[in-house]
Amino acid sequence: MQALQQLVDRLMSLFAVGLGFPEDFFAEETDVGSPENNTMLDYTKHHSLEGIELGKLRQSANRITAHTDESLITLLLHSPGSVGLESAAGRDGQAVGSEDGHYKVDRWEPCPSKPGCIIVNIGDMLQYWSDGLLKSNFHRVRLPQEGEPQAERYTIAWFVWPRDGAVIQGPKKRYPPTTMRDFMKARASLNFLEDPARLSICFLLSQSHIESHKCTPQVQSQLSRP
Ligand SMILES: O=C(O)CCC(=O)C(=O)O
Ligand SMILES: [Fe+2]
Repeated sequence: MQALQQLVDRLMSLFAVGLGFPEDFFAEETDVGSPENNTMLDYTKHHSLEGIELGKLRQSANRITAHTDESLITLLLHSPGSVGLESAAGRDGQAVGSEDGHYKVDRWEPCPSKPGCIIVNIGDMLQYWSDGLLKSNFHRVRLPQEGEPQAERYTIAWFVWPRDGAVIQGPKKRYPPTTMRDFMKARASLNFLEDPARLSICFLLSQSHIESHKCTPQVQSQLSRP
């Protein structure tokens, strides 16, 4: 876990420099040693679909429906052979309110997991903090198709969040300053659901085929060990 945090520190310092902030700008905001820290480890098991007849659902239903992450960035680690993660372009200005609160994705790109690789998503808070320059990308996990592995799929997601008191505003001040909590309140209504008719199916699948465990306190105690 220390290694993950080192990677986060490196990535965030590169983003800081690229945006025109001091190199250590995000270091205090994302310090997992701080009691105000909100970074979270999320372990998810997608149950095996072997022997389950899903028919046409394979084409349309998802293991995780399309969304953007609220985080600054998210690091995704997958079990070998995981399939289904797909990404789409981010939504411009979404974090401060889109035209109608919805967004239609018309092209999904597969993001196959490769041995030894970590996938990094940009989240809504970094989009806001970068004046909309870095776009939080939509992503989803679709069901495995025929011929793809139907076995369990495991994901470890390291959601990097700023600390409680962080004031979020980009270097160009394109959006007004906000706190993490106010940002989350404003954002709550914005994550979209691709297709309401499909949603109930996705939801049922999610409920019965996913176990998720979030563990902030454990992570923090792990990290504070010498
Ligand atoms: O399981 C995955 O690959 C994606 C997980 C994800 O998007 C999330 O937990 O927010
Ligand atoms: Fe996500």
